[in-house]
Amino acid sequence: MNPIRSVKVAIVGAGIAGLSALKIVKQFTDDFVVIDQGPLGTTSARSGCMPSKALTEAANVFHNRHFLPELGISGTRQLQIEPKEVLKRVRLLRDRFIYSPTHAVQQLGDRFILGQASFVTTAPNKPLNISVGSQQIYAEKVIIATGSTPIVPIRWQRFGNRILTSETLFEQETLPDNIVVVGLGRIGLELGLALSRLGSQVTGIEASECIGGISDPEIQYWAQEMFSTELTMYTGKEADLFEEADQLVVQLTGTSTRIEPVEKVLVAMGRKPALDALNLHHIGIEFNSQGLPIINPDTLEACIPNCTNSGIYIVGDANGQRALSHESADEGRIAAFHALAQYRSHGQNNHNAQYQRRVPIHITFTDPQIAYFGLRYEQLDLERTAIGSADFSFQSRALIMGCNKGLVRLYADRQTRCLLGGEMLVPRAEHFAFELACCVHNKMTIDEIAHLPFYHPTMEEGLRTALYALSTDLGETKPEQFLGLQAVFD
Ligand SMILES: Cc1cc2nc3c(=O)[nH]c(=O)nc-3n(C[C@H](O)[C@H](O)[C@H](O)COP(=O)(O)OP(=O)(O)OC[C@H]3O[C@@H](n4cnc5c(N)ncnc54)[C@H](O)[C@@H]3O)c2cc1C
Ligand SMILES: NC(=O)c1ccc[n+]([C@@H]2O[C@H](COP(=O)([O-])OP(=O)(O)OC[C@H]3O[C@@H](n4cnc5c(N)ncnc54)[C@H](O)[C@@H]3O)[C@@H](O)[C@H]2O)c1
Repeated sequence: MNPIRSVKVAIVGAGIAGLSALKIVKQFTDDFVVIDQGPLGTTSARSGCMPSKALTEAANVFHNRHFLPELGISGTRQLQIEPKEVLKRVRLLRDRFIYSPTHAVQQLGDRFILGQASFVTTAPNKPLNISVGSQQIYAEKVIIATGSTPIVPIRWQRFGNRILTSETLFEQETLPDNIVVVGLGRIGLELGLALSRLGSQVTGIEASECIGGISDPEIQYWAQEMFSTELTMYTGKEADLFEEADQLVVQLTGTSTRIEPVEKVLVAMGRKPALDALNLHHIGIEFNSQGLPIINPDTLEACIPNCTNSGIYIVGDANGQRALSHESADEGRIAAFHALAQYRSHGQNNHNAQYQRRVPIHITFTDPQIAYFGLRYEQLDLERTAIGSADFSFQSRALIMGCNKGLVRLYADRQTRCLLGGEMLVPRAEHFAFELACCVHNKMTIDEIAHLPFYHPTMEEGLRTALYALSTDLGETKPEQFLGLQAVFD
């Protein structure tokens, strides 16, 4: 292998963002390299989206045994969970999901380089210089897609394998009898609730007053009420760890509350962009006060002082902005499109929908699920916004299915009556959030949405209840008539 190579594009990181960039780059040129330090297969498939959902699935199916006697199904007391088998299936599925992204990279031949990339100081207007082991790559454009890593306080690392993160949890042979989850954001809440349903005694500690990234105070209240029945929950408290007589102890800082002895701690305190190894200071990339690289939001090109076009694009979790799979994939596409501007034909303009941002959507796979789409509560101008809620405790289809709990809150502009967004904690939120995000994408008014065909009996009828509530908040005295539909059971 030639130790010095020059290419048009180097993609650093073969996760969702890097592979999605690769698809676009390949359309324009063969003159590229992909560099990844391994393991291959993407975080999403290896230790993120997919294994977490596989664990959650087993937990929720097992949990449903509590509902079966109500349906006249007996014998549920004999049902047992086998954590070893659950984890085996999680890993089996994981291996299946990592196959295709791994294969996509391996088939690149010598255009794939296995190793850790870092930048070498480059003179202005010269190709960017990246070193990987003994190789030097000179690239006109670089797409950085190195993902993120879990934040674990350094002083906790001495507790060894008693400290778990999402990177190590799925590698366990069995599940702990008791576990403390530090951080009840998306990862902590999804995994903490799953572990509780799989038989572990779970204590969750959250530094802020909010769990699951929910910003609507009513949904937040319901979430804490509901989930605290499944795990012992402390909010507004930070955790500290220490050892006493070989036992791990967790203390809530500023209080005398101790949890002991603790078998394992799942650290879910957030993730930070994996940029340290890249030596970005060698090329002068600017960082903001939160330590995140400053990038052009439209092109995702990194900013370097006194340099109009750095030629470096930072995408996916690596830029610390929208750490989600579909956003990472979009960012890979957008960056590659702009990086290769000089090779594009005139027909491919910047307005191609493929290279635009989508309506924001987020789903947390708890039970019930948490979701938000469009504008979130914390982003609203409350003076100009109407809010409509629907309580799913009495939603007819949800009652039949034994999952009648939760709340939907929808937000609409008072002047235009357009749906702006919403937050929810309801069964099937993964579907509702998508359906309603489509309405926001199409700039639909609540009247237009109410005229869509709501089938009976479906849970979507619960959304119609929230639309009625919205129109009441907008001052209509007979919302059913105004919206042209008559609810029968909801
Ligand atoms: C437990 C968990 C659950 C999640 N659930 C969801 C979910 O349900 N839905 C959702 O949308 N998102 C979810 N996410 C987030 C989602 O997984 C990430 O946003 C997404 O995987 C990020 O993709 P990426 O391409 O940016 O990074 P990655 O897939 O992490 O890819 C980065 C690649 O860069 C390589 N790399 C790093 N540094 C270097 C270097 N210096 N040199 C060479 N190579 C390097 C790594 O080896 C890796 O292959 C979850 C995340 C976690 C952790
Ligand atoms: N379903 C999904 O789409 C999904 C699921 C999991 C993760 N993700 C993605 O992964 C990213 C990372 O998830 P995450 O849950 O690690 O981050 P997060 O930012 O969602 O949550 C981290 C939580 O830890 C808390 N925390 C920080 N320090 C603490 C301390 N000392 N003691 C107690 N609590 C502390 C924070 O207040 C925060 O609520 C998310 O931003 C999300 O984009 C998505």
